[in-house]
Amino acid sequence: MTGLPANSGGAALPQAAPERLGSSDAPLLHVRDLNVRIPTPAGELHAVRGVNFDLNNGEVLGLVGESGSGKSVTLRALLRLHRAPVKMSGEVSYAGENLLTMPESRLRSVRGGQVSMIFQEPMTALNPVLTVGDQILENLSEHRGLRGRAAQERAAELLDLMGIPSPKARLADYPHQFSGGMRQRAMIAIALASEPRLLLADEPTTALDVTIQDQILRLLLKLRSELNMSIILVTHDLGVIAQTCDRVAVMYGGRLVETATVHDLFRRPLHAYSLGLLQSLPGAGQHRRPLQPIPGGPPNLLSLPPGCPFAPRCAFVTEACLGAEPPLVEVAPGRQSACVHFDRLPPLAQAASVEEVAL
Ligand SMILES: Nc1ncnc2c1ncn2[C@@H]1O[C@H](COP(=O)(O)OP(=O)(O)OP(=O)(O)O)[C@@H](O)[C@H]1O
Repeated sequence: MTGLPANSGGAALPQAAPERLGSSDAPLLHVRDLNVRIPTPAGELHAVRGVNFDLNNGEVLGLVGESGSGKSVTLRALLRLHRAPVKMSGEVSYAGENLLTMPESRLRSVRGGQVSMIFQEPMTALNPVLTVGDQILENLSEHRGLRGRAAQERAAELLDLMGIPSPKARLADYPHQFSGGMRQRAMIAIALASEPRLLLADEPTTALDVTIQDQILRLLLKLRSELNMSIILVTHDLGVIAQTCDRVAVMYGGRLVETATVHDLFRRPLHAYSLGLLQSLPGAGQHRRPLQPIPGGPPNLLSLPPGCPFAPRCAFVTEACLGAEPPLVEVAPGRQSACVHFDRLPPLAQAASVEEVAL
């Protein structure tokens, strides 16, 4: 018997686990001053600029921000997936060991076993010359010690959990015989086969239709509560964050600009950029409001302006925003913001409740 749950079907969404947020246990992941610099023909692109955060056991952290803000580069850096000439620095301490400096052999056993990653683009993770079944079996054997008939049954069960019809038969298929959505789900099945303690998920459900998306998000939450798995979920979809996460880190221009519990962020954002993101949501029901997209585009990471990188697009900008870049500091219990005007931001035009956005 493994700890993986049976298909969650249409059951109510498992609730977030706020009691874990204040846990005195040491964090599972402790990230300090993480930087990623990418050499490009136009100069060095500082894609991740001094990111700090902790992740507790069983916690789901959403990493949200516009395209190009550095979410994927951050996630890949956590597992030291960038190769030279890309430069990574800082500390990524997982269960007390620094993933950025541990020997390659040790890192290999952590990757795919205790820490799994699912990517936006499944073909980067699937091996085209191995059947889907063989790829699941490989993980079951290496990380769970399962072989033979028990492993075959478990592999079919995993595909079934992902909503893939005729799972036993489909184990013999190669990735190219699966549709795009099925490949995405097969990749998630492979990543979950090892029953990781930490799952790094980069837009895992973006390409899927809403029913399958919902099913997979429910499954991830079930795994979180049954296996005490921690998850970092990268997404640009605040609805997915509201539905899934305990805490959220908002990223802009390669830095975290706000961190808060999901409830606090949706109740009252404390960074002008987060406020802009929430105001660009349509809302629902009686709270339906006109879309207010954030004007302008993301900053050029090759030549950032001095001061707050959001200042050129910000409706609340003053002189105080234009000198040094504001640091991310604690502005209320459990809340951090890098906005000079965090305490002067207006409330959302119509309060966005988590429930409303998750609809
Ligand atoms: N291999 C690379 N070479 C050059 N620049 C890169 C490379 N990978 C990422 N970048 C740049 O780093 C910055 C951060 O990219 P990243 O993919 O992390 O953004 P993101 O927030 O995940 O966006 P998206 O939501 O579109 O995936 C962007 O400016 C991107 O163009």
